[in-house]
Amino acid sequence: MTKLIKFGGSSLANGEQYQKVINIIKSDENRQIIVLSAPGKRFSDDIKVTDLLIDYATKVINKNDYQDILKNIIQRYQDIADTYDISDKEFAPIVNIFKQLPDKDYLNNDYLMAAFKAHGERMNAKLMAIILNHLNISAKFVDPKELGIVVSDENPNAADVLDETYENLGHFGYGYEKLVIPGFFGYTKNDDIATFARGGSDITGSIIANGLNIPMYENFTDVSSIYSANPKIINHPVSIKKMTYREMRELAYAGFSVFNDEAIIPAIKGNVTINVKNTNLPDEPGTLIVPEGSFQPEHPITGVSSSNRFSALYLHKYLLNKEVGITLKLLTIFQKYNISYEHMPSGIDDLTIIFDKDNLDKPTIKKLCNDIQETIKPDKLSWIDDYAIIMVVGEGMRDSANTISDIIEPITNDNIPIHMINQGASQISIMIGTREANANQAVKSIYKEFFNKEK
Ligand SMILES: Nc1ncnc2c1ncn2[C@@H]1O[C@H](COP(=O)(O)OP(=O)(O)O)[C@@H](O)[C@H]1O
Ligand SMILES: N[C@@H](CC(=O)OP(=O)(O)O)C(=O)O
Repeated sequence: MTKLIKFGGSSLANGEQYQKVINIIKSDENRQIIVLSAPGKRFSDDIKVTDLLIDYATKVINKNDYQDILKNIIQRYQDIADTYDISDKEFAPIVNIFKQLPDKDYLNNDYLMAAFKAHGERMNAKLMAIILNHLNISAKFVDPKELGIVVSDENPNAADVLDETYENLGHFGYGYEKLVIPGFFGYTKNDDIATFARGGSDITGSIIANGLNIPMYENFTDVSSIYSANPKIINHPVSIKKMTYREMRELAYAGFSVFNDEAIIPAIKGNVTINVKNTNLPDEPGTLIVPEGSFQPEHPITGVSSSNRFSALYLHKYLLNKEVGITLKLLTIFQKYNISYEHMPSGIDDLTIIFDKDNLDKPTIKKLCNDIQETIKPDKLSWIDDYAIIMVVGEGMRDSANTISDIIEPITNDNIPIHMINQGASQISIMIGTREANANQAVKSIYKEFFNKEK
């Protein structure tokens, strides 16, 4: 049974990590389809190649000197190539492609940025194919163009996959050699490179597993499993052995960065089992992400996550509930600025609109607030810049009447102000709004209540 394996940046950060990846590839002949990220951090203060490329692109856009950053980027790949005694002749195309990036034509600076970023994965996959062949493992670099990964063109740095991709993949034929594919990007209908949002190599893995009908997607990272809480917040959290797609999606949405939340959707549609595994300890079983109803949950909640990437607009107006068309007016304003909102909990005279901070800048926030003030004329309007969302998620939650009180009580006992509670929209999660400064403590309090560990 053919498997698709994806390695994240931490698994490909240097020659030593590359060797672990190669050992994993060699250890199971079914591991034929290989999707790679760009080299990530070698140590905690290091800079990911994707971020170096963003710096390179920014310098090109601003017409600043980019020679140092370019040297730095090439050196990351050179260090890996040197571990395997790759000749200068074989390595030269990688150097040239990086050097020539500023000379290409781009539709605009957003497309330039996307193309520069994508070359982190593109050159990494090229280098891996060279190294595998050097080690007598027959391998071929395959560009997303060849596979027919077609993406939307509205936002070239946060593109969406188009349906025709799956048809194209259905026609893609391959033999016995390993295919080494760069993650994170595709091509628009106009043949321009566009990337997924950050962390999007996971999405490429899911799309290809779905399109090539591969039932097992092994996602290799730097932790031995998905834990019930972020290990940076809780020491030695409980490992999740099995979880459902929708649990993963909700937890990934709010902070479980180990697997991209958008990457779940192609896997669901293709009924692909995802196995998150550790490149450093590949024999450990890791976490399986599977369809609903296929197993009994171990705990009443599966995980608790938190994310600080939100902002909120609070507005108060008497008789808001009676005002016909108010939501339409708000949505029209959002559309004017090309903004989507994440959540909109409301009361009789109050409304909070929660946004993803990454999609907003200061001038847009100002214009948005002015327009809302003028159009809606609220009695009070305020902007909360440091909004955090806590997600408590578990298929087991539906069966227990006490879960909501068990979640809220420890937070209130710790005097953490709660700005919003949303239960019911999803039967398997409770969403809690709080301020950024209180988010980690809220996670600790809830985790302690359910998993009886440290606070
Ligand atoms: N609940 C969680 N379980 C495991 N890891 C988590 C969790 N929440 C956040 N993480 C973080 O996700 C990291 C791995 O994801 P990522 O940075 O995308 O890795 P990669 O370099 O493999 O793409 C871990 O090192 C860990 O710090
Ligand atoms: N390299 C890209 C895409 C990606 O998915 O990376 P990683 O697998 O290292 O999270 C990024 O940093 O966003």
